[in-house]
Amino acid sequence: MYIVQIASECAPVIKAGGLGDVVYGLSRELETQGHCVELILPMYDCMRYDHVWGMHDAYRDLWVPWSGGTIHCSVFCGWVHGRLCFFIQPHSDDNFFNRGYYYGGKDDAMRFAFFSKAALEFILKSNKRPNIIHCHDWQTGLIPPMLFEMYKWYGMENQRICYTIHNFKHQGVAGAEVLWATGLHKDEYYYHPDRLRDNNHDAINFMKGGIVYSNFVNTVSPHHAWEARFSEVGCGLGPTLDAHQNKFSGILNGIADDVWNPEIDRYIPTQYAIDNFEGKAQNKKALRERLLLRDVDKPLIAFIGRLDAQKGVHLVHHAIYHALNRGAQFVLLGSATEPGINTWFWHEKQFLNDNPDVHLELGFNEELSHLIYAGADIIVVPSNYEPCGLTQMIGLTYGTVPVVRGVGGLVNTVFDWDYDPERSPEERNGFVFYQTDSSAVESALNRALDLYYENPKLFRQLALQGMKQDFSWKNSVEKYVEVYDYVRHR
Ligand SMILES: Nc1ncnc2c1ncn2[C@@H]1O[C@H](COP(=O)(O)OP(=O)(O)O[C@H]2O[C@H](CO)[C@@H](O)[C@H](O)[C@H]2O)[C@@H](O)[C@H]1O
Repeated sequence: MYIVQIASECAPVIKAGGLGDVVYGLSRELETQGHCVELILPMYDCMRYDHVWGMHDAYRDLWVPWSGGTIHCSVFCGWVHGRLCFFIQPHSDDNFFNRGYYYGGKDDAMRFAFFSKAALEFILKSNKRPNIIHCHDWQTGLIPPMLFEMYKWYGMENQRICYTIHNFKHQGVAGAEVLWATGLHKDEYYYHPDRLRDNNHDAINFMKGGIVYSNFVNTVSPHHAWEARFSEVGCGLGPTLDAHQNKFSGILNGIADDVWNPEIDRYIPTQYAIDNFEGKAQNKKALRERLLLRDVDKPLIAFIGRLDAQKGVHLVHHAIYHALNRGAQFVLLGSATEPGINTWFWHEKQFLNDNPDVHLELGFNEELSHLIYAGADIIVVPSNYEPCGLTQMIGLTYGTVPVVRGVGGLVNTVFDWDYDPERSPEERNGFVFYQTDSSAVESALNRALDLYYENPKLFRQLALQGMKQDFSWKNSVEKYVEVYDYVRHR
């Protein structure tokens, strides 16, 4: 099959979080299974150009209809660790992608509506006719409406769309001016509640458009698919998912085994595997050296992730102090976009600065994240909601025991050592808590730390059980291929 992925991220060249990992890992495995995959991405000034090989002009004069005129774009092409990527670079005073950031502009809705339009225009003009266009998250939510209301009539009647939702929190809510800019001109038609009208506001909703118009929609774990329909984590889109339930499902993410693999990871000083697990201790030592933590016989707990409400920041904060109280060390790697949370964690960092058992690294650092996964004993993921969650899966792959809140994809991947009702003891891999108060995370951390202190052999066995589990993309890609096959023939 010929598949074009359109997204706002692809790791490692453009990565703000898990979306980038998934777009890369999914594309790679699809290719491994024999499919032809191309990616279309924005050309940001701040992307990691050092991860693109062979960048060259692919389409010099792409004129994209926009706001009643046209915007001139160049399209560049290069390989990102083997994946063929097309980067769209607009030349206009709007300066859509030359701002030193991926997200966070007041005009993000316009920026990504433009990207979506330009991606379709590029497919049309360069005569690409993929079987499947796979779009991701709100940034590309207008592609399905534009394909089926406009581009279908220009010669793209055979293309089918799969739309994957990685996070319901950000939906792309905007006013009619975006419709007008893209050429979706009939306001009253698109503002209809059965089409793009937001379920709560007098506005259009990109993600709703993606759901309504795509041939198939999924989110990134089976449990979150249920939550999104039946609980508040659907952020208002539950009724829309209900109306389209016949084409909606949850497909669990994988992790790319050429990137997240302690046997070949070039960012860690000592590679290791199940049969030479001792190597992990060398990485713990290296991590301590790098972050100036004291080298003593203590468990090391880590958190890696965006510092925002989704990730349960108050519980992360509590976990730091609880770890210290219990004689453990703590390493945090995270960045906050919200100013209040950012200031809060900078204060904490200063406050804890001289403590030799804790390090807060505030910022984005891909290389360091690998060393933390390899060096830590425990990874804590106390999310408020979590569509899938990659950090627990990466942790498991690196023999780092997850302590997680039982929500979303965490339910599908972490099985409690003491209480899992369905799995045999050999299949269990971590610790799960459910409530959002601090005593809940404390008690799960206590169970993990007690096992570490009182029965190190069993703790090691638990870590090895996690490493044995297969989180590669192979199984999930088979499910995506089933979806692609299904929609192709409709
Ligand atoms: N400061 C930092 N420095 C270096 N690396 C950092 C970092 N902060 C995070 N990362 C990395 O970014 C990725 C984050 O993965 P998550 O599953 O937490 O994704 P996120 O919540 O962004 O995305 C959404 O999409 C993904 C993919 O579908 C879902 O798993 C998830 O539930 C959903 O919220 C991991 O690879 C992690 O190592």
